[in-house]
Order: sequence, then structure tokens, then C-alpha cells
Amino acid sequence: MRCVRAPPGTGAGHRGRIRHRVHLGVGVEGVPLADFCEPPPPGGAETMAPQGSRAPLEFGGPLGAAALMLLLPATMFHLLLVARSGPARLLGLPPHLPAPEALWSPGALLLWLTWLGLQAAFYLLPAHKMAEGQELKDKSRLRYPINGFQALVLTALLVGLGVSAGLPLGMLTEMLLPLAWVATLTAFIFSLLLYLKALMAPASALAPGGNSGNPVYDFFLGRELNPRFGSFDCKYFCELRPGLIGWVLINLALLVQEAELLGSPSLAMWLVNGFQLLYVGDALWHEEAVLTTMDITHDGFGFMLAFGDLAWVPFTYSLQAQFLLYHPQPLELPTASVICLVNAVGYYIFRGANSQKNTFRKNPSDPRVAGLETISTATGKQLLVSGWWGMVRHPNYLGDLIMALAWSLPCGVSHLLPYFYLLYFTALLVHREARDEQQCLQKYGLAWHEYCRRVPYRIVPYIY
Ligand SMILES: NC(=O)C1=CN([C@@H]2O[C@H](COP(=O)(O)OP(=O)(O)OC[C@H]3O[C@@H](n4cnc5c(N)ncnc54)[C@H](OP(=O)(O)O)[C@@H]3O)[C@@H](O)[C@H]2O)C=CC1
Ligand SMILES: CC(C)CCC[C@@H](C)[C@H]1CC=C2C3=C(CC[C@@]21C)[C@@]1(C)CC[C@H](O)C(C)(C)[C@@H]1CC3
Repeated sequence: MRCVRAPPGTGAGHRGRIRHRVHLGVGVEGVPLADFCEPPPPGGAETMAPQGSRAPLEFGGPLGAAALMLLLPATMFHLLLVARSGPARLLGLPPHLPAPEALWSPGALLLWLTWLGLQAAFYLLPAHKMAEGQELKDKSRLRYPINGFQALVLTALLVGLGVSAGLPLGMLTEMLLPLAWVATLTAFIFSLLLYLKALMAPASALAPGGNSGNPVYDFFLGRELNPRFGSFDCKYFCELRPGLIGWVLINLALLVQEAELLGSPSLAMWLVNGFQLLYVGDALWHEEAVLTTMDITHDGFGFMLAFGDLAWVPFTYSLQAQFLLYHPQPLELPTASVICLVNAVGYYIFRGANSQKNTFRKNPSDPRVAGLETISTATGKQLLVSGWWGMVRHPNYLGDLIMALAWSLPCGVSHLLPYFYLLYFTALLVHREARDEQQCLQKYGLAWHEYCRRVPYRIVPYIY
């Protein structure tokens, strides 16, 4: 194993020194360190968090957060409405705005609350394993139940039983608008409760980002890192259960409805359902890996994640299947085979990269990763510079994007609407990658600089 050691004093816990060195130091290979360190935010002190915290504001600060809180739900409803409209134009106006009674239904509220309750009950069932999260500011580690896949299987059994007893699953497709509405309301109310709960939390429990002192910004980003009621972890629960499992359930309902309308589900609908079920099943099978994502380790739990997890994921990520129900697309077997290949390549890269990093983070001496080249950092952690992580700095994003393409292709090329996910996801991952780079630069200083030199491309080799 070949290692390059970065000079000491450049890693986590030395943030102030790194910033100071920006003006003084020269990085490795004679490149000024300033080129690689976080530039001062535009507007200087106004855009920095007050109260001594140096976390720069993200997402355009309070104005950006306020705009996103309006724009995201509006986009979600726009997509739900245009998917069922004849022209299905992503950029056009929906044919009509829904009447209030199309949005509000006590039945939808009851169904939604039952769904959340059911998933919470599955979460509380005994787990085959309890995993430890990353070390927190106070040096403690939280414990998390690993029973997400079990929740998926139990949900499938329950739905299977219901359908064989005559439950009209296809009817769910008629309730998407009111369900999306109650999910959005729940996200707002839940985020408000979390914001208030955080007022009583100790400083060590707060997230690095969402504590600027501006209520709009903090409400959006989330103040507390891991809000819990007893052992029930709200963010971990929401990230993987009601939204992700809800997404595949909505897809299934759309498939059933299509079968009722056309006699059998279309090949395109099968592919979209199969690909996305694989993605969700994979996420729950590898549930423990979510504990190292920036959502869990860095971001607070506020409106962004509450809305993202509970409303955005199930109602927007099922867009391709929604589109197909109202706009059936012919798909020949040879084309379907090529699309399956594209999804398989994406999944291979996504899973390979994520598993390689997780294995390495758990145990760098594991024989599967022990032969890989690494860079040592002043924090004691190492960075992989060969294998998947030597190809680009975010190979997992590349695989995810290839899969996103495969999910849209069964919908044909006559409409832009089913490609919304690919467009949104590209923007999300480019922004996320930039956020992660900033965090890694703060954690690893010169070692990260060296990694960027050795692996110059971010997501797509030779392109970006
Ligand atoms: N479908 C969706 O809507 C979304 C899906 N995703 C997917 O979620 C998954 C997780 O993404 P995300 O949490 O953003 O980030 P990553 O899983 O890419 O994790 C980034 C972290 O990995 C570590 N790391 C970076 N480079 C190296 C290296 N060379 N060697 C070892 N460790 C390294 C660093 O943390 P440290 O060093 O501290 O371990 C860094 O902060 C991805 O597959 C992504 O595609 C993400 C967002 C949305
Ligand atoms: C709507 C806003 C602009 C942003 C909301 C973002 C969220 C929807 C996503 C943030 C990170 C996510 C992850 C997954 C789903 C989407 C959100 C919540 C993930 C659970 C999907 C499945 C993957 O295998 C994963 C790696 C477990 C993902 C983790 C991040």
C-alpha cells in the first residue's frame, strides 16, 4: 500500500489554522493553498452565520431557503398535474389548477397517518442488528436499528394480503394529489415541531449548518442534528422508510391501475417498477451505509429533509410511472434489453463505489480493500486513491446518474417530462458534490488537495 502523508495540522480540529494559512501557506507541489481553500463568501460577514459560528450559509441564505420552501412544493404539484394532462409539458402550465376539494380529503389524511404509524411500528420491531453512527461532537455514538429491509418485506406481505382480500390498490393513483398535500402539510408541521424542540437541545446536539440565528434559514436547514424521541431517531426513520417504501408502493399502484386499464402492465411500466424497486431494496438492504451520508452526519433535520423524505421522494420520484399510466409508450424487447444494460452498468458502479468506501471506512484492513492505494490525512483517516475512488471523486454519483437515465428511457423520447428526475438529480448531485468538497477540504486540508490533484475529475471522467 502506497501512502502520501499530508503535513500535520491540516485536518479536522485545525480549521482556524487552515484558514489562517490560506494567506501564508504554499500547498504541496508548489500550488498556493488559497487555490484550494474555501473562498470568503460573497458579502463577507452578512452571509456568515452569526454568534461566532463560522459556517457559511448555503442554499442562497434565508432568501434562497424561503424561495425553495415555496418552489419545491409548487414544483411537486406542477409535476403531479402535468403528468396526468394530455400534453404532459414539463415547461408548460398545467391545464387547470385543482379545486380545493381535489387537494383535501379526510380519507387521504387518515391513509397517510396510518402509513406513517405502520412504518413507525415496523421501525420499533426488534432488529437483527444495532449499528453505531459516526462519533458526535460530545464523543458519543448513537445506535440505530437495522431493520429497514424487514420493514419493506413486511409492507409487501401486508399489501399482498390486502390485495388478495380485494383491496383496490389501483385506487391509490386517484389519491396522489390529496396525499401529496397532506404529506406537505405534515412536513411543515413536523419541521416546526423540530425547530421548537431544538430550542431546548444542548449546543452539542446542534448541526453545524442550521444554527445561523435566522429562523427561516434554520427552519429550512434544520437545527438539531439527530432529533430523537427516546430511541426513535426522526431523521434516520424518515430518510429510508415512509418515503422510499411509499415511492415503490405508488409505483406498484400505478402498475396495477395500468393493468386494469390496458389488460396487462406495459413493458415500460415493468422496467420502471423493477429498476426503482431494485434501487429502494438496495438502499434498505445496505441501510447501515446511510449513517455515513452527509444527511445523517452533517445536515440538521429541518424542512429540506422532512419535505424531501416525506413528500418529494414518493410523489416526484414516481413521476416516470405516473407519466406512463397516462401516456403509454410502446417498447420493443431489443430496446428494453439495452435499457436494462444501462441500468445494470449504473447499478454496478453505484454499488461498487458505495460498498468499497463503506468497507474501507469500517475496516481499512479488509482484504477486499487492503490492496488499494491511499492517502493519509492528519485526522488519522485515509482517502482511497485507486479503485472506484481513483476514477473520479464521486463514482457513486456517476452510477446513480446512469441509473436515473435508465429510469427515464422506457418513457421514450417524445416528452421531456419523464426526464425531469435526471435533470433535477444532476443539479442536486453537482450541488451536493460542491458541498461535500467544502466539507472534505475543512476535514482533510492538504490531503484533500493532494487527492484532487491525483483524481482531478469530480463525477464524469475527462468531462467534469
Ligand atoms: N436518489 C437520491 O435522491 C440521492 C441519492 N444519493 C446517493 O447517496 C449516496 C451517498 O451520497 P453522499 O452522502 O452525498 O456522499 P458519499 O457517499 O459520496 O460520501 C462522501 C464522503 O465520502 C468520504 N470520501 C470521499 N472521498 C473519499 C475517498 N477517496 N476515500 C474514502 N472516503 C472518501 C468523505 O467522508 P469521510 O472521509 O468523512 O468518510 C466524504 O464526505 C450516493 O450514492 C448518492 O448518489 C444522494 C443524494 C440524493
Ligand atoms: C427536495 C430538496 C431539493 C432536496 C431533498 C433531497 C432529498 C430528497 C435527498 C437527500 C439525500 C437523499 C438520499 C436518498 C433519497 C433522497 C434524499 C433523501 C437515498 C435514501 C436514496 C437511496 C440511496 O441508496 C441512498 C444512498 C440510501 C440515498 C441517501 C441520500
